[in-house]
Amino acid sequence: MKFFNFLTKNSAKAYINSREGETKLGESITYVSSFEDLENLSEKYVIFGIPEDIGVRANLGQPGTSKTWEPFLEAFLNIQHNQFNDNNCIVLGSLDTEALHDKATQIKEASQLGSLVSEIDLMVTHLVEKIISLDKIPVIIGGGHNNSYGNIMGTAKALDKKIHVINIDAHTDLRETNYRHSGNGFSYAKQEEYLDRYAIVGLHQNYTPQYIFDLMDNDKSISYSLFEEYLHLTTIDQLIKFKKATDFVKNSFGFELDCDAIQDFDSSARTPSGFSVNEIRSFINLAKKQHVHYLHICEADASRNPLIAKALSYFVSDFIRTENN
Ligand SMILES: N=CN[C@@H](CCC(=O)O)C(=O)O
Repeated sequence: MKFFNFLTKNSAKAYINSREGETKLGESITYVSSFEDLENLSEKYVIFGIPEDIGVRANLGQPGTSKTWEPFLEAFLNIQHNQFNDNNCIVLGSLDTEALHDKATQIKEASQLGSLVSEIDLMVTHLVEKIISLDKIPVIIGGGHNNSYGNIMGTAKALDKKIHVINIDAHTDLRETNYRHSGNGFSYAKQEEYLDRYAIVGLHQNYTPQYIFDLMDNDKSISYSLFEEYLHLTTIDQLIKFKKATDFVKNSFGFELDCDAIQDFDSSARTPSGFSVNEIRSFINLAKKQHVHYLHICEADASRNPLIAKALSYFVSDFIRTENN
């Protein structure tokens, strides 16, 4: 496949600050230079980036999600390799979206970006299908939430069945299927019958149109909890509520985390009211005890504030950490 930029041991060095007597995760993990190389490796998690914001722009959102992969690498590869962080992941690299971004700059009308988003969908689907077929778990750093569609389609194809998904998000992304963008990934996945049960956690009352509430209230395969219901709960009670969502998706699901759900977090639809970084970490630690097909963290813009990439790095390291570490 020519659409991918592999991260090699050599290119990773640019992101790592070496210290004598210490080993950073980026210095100890395995790198590959082809998809075939993945086949012989025992690492469970395969991390890759989707540096694009075409889907967000097509949805009239704030661009910047294309600039998250490299800051993420800087944060993640510098984690200490120690008794808590072992070598159970491969950092694969990122989709090559440069040509698509070049094309996108020529387009003025948001709706005309849909065909480019569909091209990204195919790339994401192919990659996720490949990784899951190798019995590994993709960890995907977005990018816009349009990529939920490729994740779900790729997983469903690999498993040869429609899948359940849990989504921590301020929005449902169940907008109309008029053209592809970041606000309708789940609508397309439902329409194409790749998505079975869908649980949204922490939906914001203020940013969901009535037609979507009506749609959800009439569909038994969709459940949602409002962020407003979590506002005054203790962490334990929040986790109990979150567990009800994982039960709804039969404790076997694709796991979507839209950073629009996190308070004061640079993202395409930044919010002053939302979950804290530590609450998200608790949700991840509960979710990982279930059967998770993939983790997708999206909509963050890590280009301006180093804390954003560091938060993403906490999320990923929590998710991939071996249980008894
Ligand atoms: N993935 C994000 N989707 C949101 C974006 C909201 C916004 O940009 O304000 C949505 O379509 O509702």
